[in-house]
Amino acid sequence: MKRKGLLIVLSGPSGVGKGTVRKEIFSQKNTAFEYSISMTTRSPREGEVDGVDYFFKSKEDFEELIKQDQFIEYAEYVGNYYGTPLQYVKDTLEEGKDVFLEIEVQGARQVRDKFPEGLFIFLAPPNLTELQSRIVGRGTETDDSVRNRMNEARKELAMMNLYDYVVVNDQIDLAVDKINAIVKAEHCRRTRVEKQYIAMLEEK
Ligand SMILES: Nc1ncnc2c1ncn2[C@@H]1O[C@H](COP(=O)(O)OP(=O)(O)OP(=O)(O)O)[C@@H](O)[C@H]1O
Ligand SMILES: Nc1nc2c(ncn2[C@@H]2O[C@H](COP(=O)(O)O)[C@@H](O)[C@H]2O)c(=O)[nH]1
Repeated sequence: MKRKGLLIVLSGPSGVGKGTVRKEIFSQKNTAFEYSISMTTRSPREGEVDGVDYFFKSKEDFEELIKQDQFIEYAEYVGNYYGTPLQYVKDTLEEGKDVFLEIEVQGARQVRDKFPEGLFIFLAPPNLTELQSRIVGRGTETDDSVRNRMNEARKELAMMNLYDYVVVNDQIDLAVDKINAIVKAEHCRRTRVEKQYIAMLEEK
């Protein structure tokens, strides 16, 4: 039987650096993960491309897709919908490829319920002051949006103990190395467990 791919979920508060870290991972030559592009009702930021950064949808279209059960998870986050397309993720895992999701915390909880065998990594900021200066420094949010995102962040940080691993994003390259090492170690661990199980069956 063909082995399924590993579902890797990177989550954490807005502005912690999930997108930056993910882009760095995907820029590496030897990366074997497939990135699942999310759908959102938020407007594109300058430079964002439909079908690359997100699939940008109207609220009506997104709600229709919810009705049709087309998401593994979706969440309303500071006034917009965000969701992960189900079919792409299922098909890609079935092909034996690892799928990488970069999503906020409510969504990650829903994925945990549906894919408990996934690998859940929480990206944490060194502290809240640094988190705020990263959101502000990115220059994409209004004062209101910064406040909302910081309020969400306080609640999200309280949920990090639900994850398999916590990686502090102090330095981008170190965070990337840690995530790559975690995935490698998880693959080895899962292979070892399978082998032990097969050996046990053969002994019987
Ligand atoms: N380790 C780091 N040190 C300093 N700045 C960083 C670090 N990681 C990311 N940043 C900066 O922080 C800002 C926010 O990063 P990014 O957009 O990747 O966050 P995010 O978690 O993907 O946010 P969102 O969830 O809102 O999409 C960016 O300006 C990025 O350059
Ligand atoms: N639950 C989901 N959250 C998602 C998804 N795609 C992105 N996100 C997260 O939303 C916030 C805001 O993103 P932004 O691009 O407006 O800054 C951030 O934490 C993203 O990681 C998704 O499919 N589902």
